[in-house]
Amino acid sequence: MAAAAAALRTPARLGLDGAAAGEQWLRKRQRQRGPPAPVAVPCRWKAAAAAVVRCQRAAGAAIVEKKDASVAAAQERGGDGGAGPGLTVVMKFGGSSVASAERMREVADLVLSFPEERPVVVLSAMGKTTNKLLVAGEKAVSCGAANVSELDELSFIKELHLGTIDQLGLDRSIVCGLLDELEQLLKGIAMMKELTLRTRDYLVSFGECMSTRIFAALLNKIGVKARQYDAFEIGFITTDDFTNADILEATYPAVAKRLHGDWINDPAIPIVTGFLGKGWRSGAITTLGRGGSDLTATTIGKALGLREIQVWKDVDGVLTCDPNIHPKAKPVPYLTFDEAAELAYFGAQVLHPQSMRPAREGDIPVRVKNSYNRRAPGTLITKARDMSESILTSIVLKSNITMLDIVSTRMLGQYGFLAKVFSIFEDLGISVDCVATSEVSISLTLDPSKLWSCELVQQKNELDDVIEELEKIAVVHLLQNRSIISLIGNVQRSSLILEKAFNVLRRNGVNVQMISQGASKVNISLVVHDSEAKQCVQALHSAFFENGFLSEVDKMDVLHDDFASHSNRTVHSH
Ligand SMILES: Nc1ncnc2c1ncn2[C@@H]1O[C@H](COP(=O)(O)OP(=O)(O)O)[C@@H](O)[C@H]1O
Ligand SMILES: N[C@@H](CC(=O)OP(=O)(O)O)C(=O)O
Repeated sequence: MAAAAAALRTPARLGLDGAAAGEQWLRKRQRQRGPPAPVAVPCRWKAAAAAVVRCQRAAGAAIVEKKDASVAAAQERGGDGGAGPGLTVVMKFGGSSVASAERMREVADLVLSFPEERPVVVLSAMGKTTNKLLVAGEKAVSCGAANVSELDELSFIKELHLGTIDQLGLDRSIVCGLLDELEQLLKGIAMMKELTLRTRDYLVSFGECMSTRIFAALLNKIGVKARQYDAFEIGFITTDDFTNADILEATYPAVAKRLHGDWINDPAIPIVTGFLGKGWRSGAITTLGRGGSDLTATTIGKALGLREIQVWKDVDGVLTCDPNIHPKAKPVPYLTFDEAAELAYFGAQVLHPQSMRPAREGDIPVRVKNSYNRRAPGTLITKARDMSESILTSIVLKSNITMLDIVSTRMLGQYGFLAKVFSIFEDLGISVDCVATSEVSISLTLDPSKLWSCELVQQKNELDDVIEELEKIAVVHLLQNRSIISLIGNVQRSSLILEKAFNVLRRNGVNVQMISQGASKVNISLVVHDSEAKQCVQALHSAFFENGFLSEVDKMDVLHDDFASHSNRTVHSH
């Protein structure tokens, strides 16, 4: 431990003087004002001060004893609930947060502006690297091995990463090996004229492997000890569902053991690749589905029993709707895990659909923040929140949905019919989003993200199989180009939400083709035609969030309560 502390006190560039100055300043400041506040640290000492604070804590100087059982349990797993010498928070930065050298510097500064924290950092690939890798892979299938080196996407990826390294004054060798391996892989794809899902995952893994190496090197260069980890090497064990793998339970103890063990032996900020895992049967690299770094972060949060999970994005938190659909979208200050999960599942790109699960299981708050606007309060997601005033929280749009109307030919009884329909989907491994049933018919929508992997094997074939099977027991209508508009909110107030929503839709001449209210009690879904969907979301947003409707409802509620208590009194007096 003493050796580790010494290593932290003599950072590469700041040297002993910088660290000593930082320590002196920190002591003086603590005498004057108590514990350090993030924004008040003078720039030139910030790194040194942060290193010193970490060093002091690593040496056990700032351990606060807590006898609370949950904290003790968390410590056992490696975290400390903010009390002991372990790691305290996860900070996940998405691709847009680390898109360039300037952004990497900014994020390093942001991490160090919380000297009271001992973070695990999770990073996505830089900018649009994942998309570029996928396009490079698709092109490699048909471009011929000799032409791989000339692929625009490969040149872009090389320039982005090497350029970033040069601008940050780092050593190119940190990614050269990976870039060579990437080119070899693309040549392999070109030779085989085939891009399997398994290869696809190996291909996209280069993005996170490079961004984390660059960021760890940057922190080490500015004098803050950091250690890079590939998630697939430290216990992220998943199913072998390439491109959409699920985290397996064994991941939690394995990751806790590795990250906590390393931290205790030799404290250094862990910088972990988001999005990636290792298939438990195949041993090959897997990915957790697009946007999967959020899930990496919440998994680490639960594994280590950390105090908080922070996901830093390019927006001021979870917004009332997608800002690309409606620029007047505004931040939602509080959400429950259920609301956030529903929102993500029904298409809000801001969070990975599965990412709330570990946070909910570990009861660890998730904070969604803006790395471009640190002062914005963001969104705090917790197990429960005060719903008394809540009506509608957010509107989510999922487009390009396929809807099936299935009407029984009455060959089977009602129970048999429903069971048969769902067993067909189960057999074909296709997941269903929304369902509405009557005695002899079912309308349902299919989840396009689950069909994502089918793009390569032609989505159409898969649907043809479904229809062929269903037609043995029903008349089937396939309706494509539909959208699900999900109204996430307090479904205890569903009559109010539906009344308002249908008024708006009627005024806009929109015909709703299906309605479904989830058992989770936070979501009402409406299916409309794709061509009307965007305009519907805008109209609904303006009705619910922009015209004082919610505060009007509050007033109406007061009147209603007054009326109810008055009529109760009247009844009693009779
Ligand atoms: N309801 C919503 N709230 C916030 N952002 C949303 C919402 N719906 C869609 N988005 C989009 O999600 C983006 C952030 O998610 P993502 O790109 O995955 O972030 P990152 O890559 O930084 O993790 C925003 O830039 C915004 O365009
Ligand atoms: N890089 C991966 C994983 C990820 O989570 O990215 P982001 O955090 O930028 O959404 C993707 O693009 O899907």
